[in-house]
Amino acid sequence: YLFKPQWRGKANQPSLPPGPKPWPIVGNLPELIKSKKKTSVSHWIHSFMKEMNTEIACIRLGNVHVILVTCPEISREFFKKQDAVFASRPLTMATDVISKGHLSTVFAPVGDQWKKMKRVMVSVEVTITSDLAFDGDSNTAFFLIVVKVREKKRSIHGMKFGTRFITEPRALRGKMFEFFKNHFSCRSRNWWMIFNLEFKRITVADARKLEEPLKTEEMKKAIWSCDDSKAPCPDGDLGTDGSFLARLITLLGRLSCKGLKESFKFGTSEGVALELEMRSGLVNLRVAARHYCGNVMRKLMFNQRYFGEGKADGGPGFEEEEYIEAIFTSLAYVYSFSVSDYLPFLRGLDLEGHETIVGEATRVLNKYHDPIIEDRIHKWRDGKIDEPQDLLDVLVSLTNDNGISLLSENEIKAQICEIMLAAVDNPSNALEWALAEMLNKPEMLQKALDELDNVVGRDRLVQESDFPQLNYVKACAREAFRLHPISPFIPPHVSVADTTVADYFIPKGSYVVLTREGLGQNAKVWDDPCEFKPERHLQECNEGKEVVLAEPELRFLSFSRGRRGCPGLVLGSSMTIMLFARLLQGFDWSIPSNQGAIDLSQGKRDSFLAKPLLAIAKPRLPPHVYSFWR
Ligand code: HEM
Repeated sequence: YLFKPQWRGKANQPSLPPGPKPWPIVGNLPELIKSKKKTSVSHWIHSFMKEMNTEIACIRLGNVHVILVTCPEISREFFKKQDAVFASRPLTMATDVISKGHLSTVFAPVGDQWKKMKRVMVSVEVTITSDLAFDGDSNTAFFLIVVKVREKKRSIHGMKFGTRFITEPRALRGKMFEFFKNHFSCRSRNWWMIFNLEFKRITVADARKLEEPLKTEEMKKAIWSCDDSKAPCPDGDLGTDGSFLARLITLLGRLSCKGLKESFKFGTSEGVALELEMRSGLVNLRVAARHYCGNVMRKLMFNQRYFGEGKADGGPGFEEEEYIEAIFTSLAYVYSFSVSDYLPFLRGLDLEGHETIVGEATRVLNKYHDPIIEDRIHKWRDGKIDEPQDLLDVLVSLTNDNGISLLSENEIKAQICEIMLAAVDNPSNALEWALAEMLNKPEMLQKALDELDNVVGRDRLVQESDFPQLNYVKACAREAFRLHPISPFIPPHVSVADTTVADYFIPKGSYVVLTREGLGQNAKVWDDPCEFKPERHLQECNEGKEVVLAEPELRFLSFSRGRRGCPGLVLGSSMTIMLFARLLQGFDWSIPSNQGAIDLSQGKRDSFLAKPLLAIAKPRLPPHVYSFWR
């Protein structure tokens, strides 16, 4: 049974897509193993597809047909026209370990569990936005984070949201409530939650320096633009527009002195690393970007930016380093063509060592997450917390119609682990590659800086409301996603029925893998596909559209689309753009003097720059702008 191919071919049936001839029983596993030893699976796949001059191919691994696609039209046939057929995921050793038996969203096969978790993901938050509130009596200002929580449908698994206002000090709660009532009109189906994540009392004078023309009208626009008209998630269609944890990054960046300082602290517990780096001038952008993303996600999830105390020199401490390393190790092995996933009887023998590596990385992540999660669940049960302070609280406090917790402890743990894995890699990798490319092309760097100076000026920091006008900066980030995707493939989709695509037969149970490299560098779609040319994305903007990082036409792969599309589109975009724009705006970047140019070689076994990007940073804004960072 194990060796029996699922498809044997019938008369008059279209053929399978072309591909290397499979061996009996093991299929193309020998070639796969050889490619892993020599270069990489991605290199082997793209080489034979090039040799065969095909944009769709089929390899057989054990009894599984793996369909590989490098063509946008064919990709759309899979993920748009026949999206429902290809909405499942494979069950692998790594996904099983990481997601505690496929309890979370990305890793769950199609079915009730996936629907439940995806709905939580797209329903929990729609908009996070912010404003200043002034208290005339005490002449103080408060930065507020407002999280708009919306129930997409009253009946979605019985989730209930309430309105909670939290301010500091509590005596001002009523005042804040008035403030919001005056500023925002709420419709009956919307509720507001104000998190106290970033409440900070500062002087009005300082507040005004940070204030931007984001008041009333523009603010309302930003809020309502995410409203019902765009809401996805009618039955059966869990689209991508729903923006899971929207608009986070600006808030963490712009709302408070602490927020600014910590967001840009380059991985320190005390916020001194930036100063150190500025003094020495040399910044390891890989470390900075990865830790920045990690900090943002920890703050959002656990209301704490760091694990551990940090190093004496201000750098990220052992705990933060261990944590980020565990994230990247898990990601490297999660869908890594492990042989035992195709010959399941080998599972347990751990011939490739993957089980040990993934098990250890997951143990590290759980070591940091679990005590916080367990403690929080107890506090909710004991009534010690009754108002959500962060996303963990939101997940813990969701209830069904009977008032019983919607998510089990294991579901919460698995989902949190997954969110942390999903959010750190893409933005940090895009930043590193984009800046590396631009350092070698100073005219591009200058163009981005000119745009930032024109749109934002030098007297304040970039804010999220500037994003619509920063088309060149966004085009650079978008180009990094096209040319330098974090991984060669997207997570496999599994077909739930026999079907035909592009005139080829695709048997039930096939794994469909769109290749990010193949799509992004398809010469039929892109001129000079291997060149970093942000201008290519400005055409749409000349037609009056804004440059965005999403690519629903699948001409390259950023957030994918359809039922399995990324629910973190808005948050992921905001994190990427804000990190990139503020690093560009805040510093003059240059290549270290001992290097003629940045070495743009890609790692042999992964898609990162072969060597972490080191560059010299010099502050380029007036000192008072940076004073908020300290
Ligand atoms: C720049 C940042 C990001 C990029 C480029 C990105 C990209 C992707 C891609 C390519 C997929 C797979 C889509 C498919 O299988 O067709 C995906 C899925 C997913 N992403 Fe993201 N992502 C980003 C950020 C985030 C963030 C911040 C979160 C959560 C907070 C998130 C949560 C998820 C989840 C839960 C899925 C699984 C959806 C499903 O299987 O139903 N992502 N993402």
